[in-house]
Amino acid sequence: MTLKIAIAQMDIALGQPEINQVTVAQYAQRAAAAGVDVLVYPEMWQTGYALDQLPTLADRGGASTQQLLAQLAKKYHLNIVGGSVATQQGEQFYNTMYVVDQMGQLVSTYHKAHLFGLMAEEQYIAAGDHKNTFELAGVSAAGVICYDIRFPEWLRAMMAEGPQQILYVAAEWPIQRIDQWQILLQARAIENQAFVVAANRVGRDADNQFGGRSLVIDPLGQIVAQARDMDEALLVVTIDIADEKTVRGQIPVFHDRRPELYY
Ligand SMILES: O=C(O)CCC(=O)C(=O)O
Repeated sequence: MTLKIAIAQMDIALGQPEINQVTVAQYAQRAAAAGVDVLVYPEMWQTGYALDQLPTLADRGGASTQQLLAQLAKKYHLNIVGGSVATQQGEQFYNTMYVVDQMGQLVSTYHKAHLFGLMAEEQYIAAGDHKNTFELAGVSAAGVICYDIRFPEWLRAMMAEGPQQILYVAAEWPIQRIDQWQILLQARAIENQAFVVAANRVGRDADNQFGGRSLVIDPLGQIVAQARDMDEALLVVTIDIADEKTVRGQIPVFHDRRPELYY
């Protein structure tokens, strides 16, 4: 089974959701023109890391984000991994990923579990504590956000539930650690014997230059497609999900795990 995937390696206007909504819609239009099945957006695409403005900028209940993603999904017949946006749920703010299918149905909601102290994220945002596994375009998958990829045990807990065939990642990853980004993602692909589809933003805010280098990696850790560092891009690639079954058949790591030893 093949799947045509696109990553929106976009710039994000800090604290300006109206501008970013237009950008997101433009990427959806381009992905549709390319005949894409699944489109993936980066982390915090509505606002960037405008954390001190969350009381005015965060999407209450995530309603407007869900509505926009559903509209784009239906209009362009796209399954969408909606990166993440700042949401307000009751009194708390979260860094939230929504996934919608091409009918516009909400498939999954995930709040980032590991908050990034270097950007003071935990001072503004509450951590999620639920896994994020779902089926999209007929393929079992998991989704995580940025710093989460440094916690292989968290990803493994999700990937072992299926095991899942694709790991989607949404990020705002700075350029100075962009080689770590790539190595971590290749390791997550190899150890979970899954495709990794990872969207990173470009552009800058007051503190960071973001690196791009969005990646699609196969279950052997080989790079199938890579966007350039620092430049905006729509990265489009077709993957063959059958590849992943072949890899799992050769080295049965999910079968050979000894979870009773680990904790
Ligand atoms: O782990 C890193 O180096 C970057 C993480 C990050 O920027 C984030 O979680 O927003």
